[in-house]
Amino acid sequence: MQARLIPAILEGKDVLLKDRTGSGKSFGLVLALLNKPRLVSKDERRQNKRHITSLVIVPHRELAYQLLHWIERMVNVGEHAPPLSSIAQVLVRDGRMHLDTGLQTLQKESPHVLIGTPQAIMDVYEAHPKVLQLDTLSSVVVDEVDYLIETLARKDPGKSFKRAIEKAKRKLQAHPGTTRQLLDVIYARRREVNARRQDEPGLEIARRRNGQPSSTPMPPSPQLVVSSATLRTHLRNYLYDESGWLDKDNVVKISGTGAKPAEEVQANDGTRKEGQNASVEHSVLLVSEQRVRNIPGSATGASSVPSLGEEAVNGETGACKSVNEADDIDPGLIQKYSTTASPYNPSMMETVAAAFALDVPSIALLVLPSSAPVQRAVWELRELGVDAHGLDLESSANGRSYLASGGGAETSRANPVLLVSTLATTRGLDLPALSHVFIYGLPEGDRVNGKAVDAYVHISGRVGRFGRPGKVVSVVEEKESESDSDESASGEKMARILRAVGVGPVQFAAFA
Ligand SMILES: Nc1ncnc2c1ncn2[C@@H]1O[C@H](COP(=O)(O)OP(=O)(O)OP(=O)(O)O)[C@@H](O)[C@H]1O
Repeated sequence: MQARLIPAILEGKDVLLKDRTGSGKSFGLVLALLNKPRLVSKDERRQNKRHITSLVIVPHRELAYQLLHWIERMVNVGEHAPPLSSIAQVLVRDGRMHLDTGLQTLQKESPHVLIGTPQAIMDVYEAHPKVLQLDTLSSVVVDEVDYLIETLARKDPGKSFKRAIEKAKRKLQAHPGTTRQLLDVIYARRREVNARRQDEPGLEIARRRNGQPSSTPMPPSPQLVVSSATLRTHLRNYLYDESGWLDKDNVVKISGTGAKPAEEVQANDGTRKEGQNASVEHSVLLVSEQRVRNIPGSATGASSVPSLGEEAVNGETGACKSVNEADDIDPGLIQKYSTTASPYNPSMMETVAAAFALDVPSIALLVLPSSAPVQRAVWELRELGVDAHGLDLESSANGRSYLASGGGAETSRANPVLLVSTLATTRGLDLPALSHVFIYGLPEGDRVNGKAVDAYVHISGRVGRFGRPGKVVSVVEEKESESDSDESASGEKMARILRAVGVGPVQFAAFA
């Protein structure tokens, strides 16, 4: 995939990229962008002024910092490394680093690659439109595009759904989302030309078929590259036919080569689904007040934890602070947590803590629902004896080491670490030392639909990256009134999600 992606980007093509989680899409994008020429006019060279070449839009700050750290490591390989800020910068908005810091650095120096979250980029654009140099950009990349641009499935809706779909459409029109708004600004001229060309659809199709140039030429504008492991047809159709952002004469669609890992997962129904990593085990634990059990129909798994290799994470063991030394929860919050009701189901939290203690050799990730309070979960898990930390790749002392750890993880760490994130901050993350991902609850709330399946694909895709092994353990609530055949039972919903992804559940041995 990278062998096709990198040349396409260097040739200035628009690209629609889809391949499995962990196949190297983001890494390939970064490699290609770093290798793009940095254009400067003669006048600007005299003033030693350079342009921003590429703008990369990502869904959350952790992914922005991950890409920055990758670039930092690559740039530092040379003996005379240029300052990182001249190569890459990050624009994100959060409590810790106010946007102003990023803005000031950007005003001082233009990076080759600017990586940011949509809202931070929009804020800068609104306050200082010139700083982003949108007129001279050479590339715009939208990573995890289906998370950033919402589109509605265009399937023929049954009557009962019709009103709901109309309502969703109106909502989307009223709130198109920041990424759409940004792309509408960047590609305003392309949109005009595409709209004019669309006035003569028959002629346009014939022209393209014959490879003839259009009488309404495309204005110079940056190439657009969009990428995700889950690029559904309705989004592709939207991008291609409705958005007006693409230069249709110059688009390449790249999807995985179909090259599969050594083995493949055989789903319960005997079908083999392409692209599933066989060395990843998927388990579902049903938790009620009385018991914890594996989802019915789970196959017997390998008895031991998949070994990730012999290499140590940066040669460190037990590098994280111990539970008692934990210093990153505000005492005021601890006071509040100990006196208010928890939003979490205690049996589910205990199950996560027990499964973690029994099976995780070094580092695992717990993914909570999008708006769940992370710090509260960290505190509750620490109360259960787990060395839990909110995922923070930039400010926390250990954050970077999780990114930097090489392809293998240690066999065991004296004090295993559980990183806690939410669905909103998990996409695209690449922490090579992870052996387990725990998912708290159904991936997208109570509904099983395309969005829930895609969410599962992305969460579970934090392990099994680049062919490595791993375990994905979903912990869901089982109500007393539910039976195994109950369609609305959480277990049955998880089973449907696994079937849609094309994997069969495997027993989590500790609860078998
Ligand atoms: N050419 C390569 N050679 C060796 N390792 C690579 C190569 N490309 C990517 N990797 C490694 O593979 C892992 C996954 O890469 P990356 O995060 O780019 O995948 P992705 O396809 O973007 O995943 P996701 O869909 O989850 O965002 C990373 O650890 C990366 O360093």
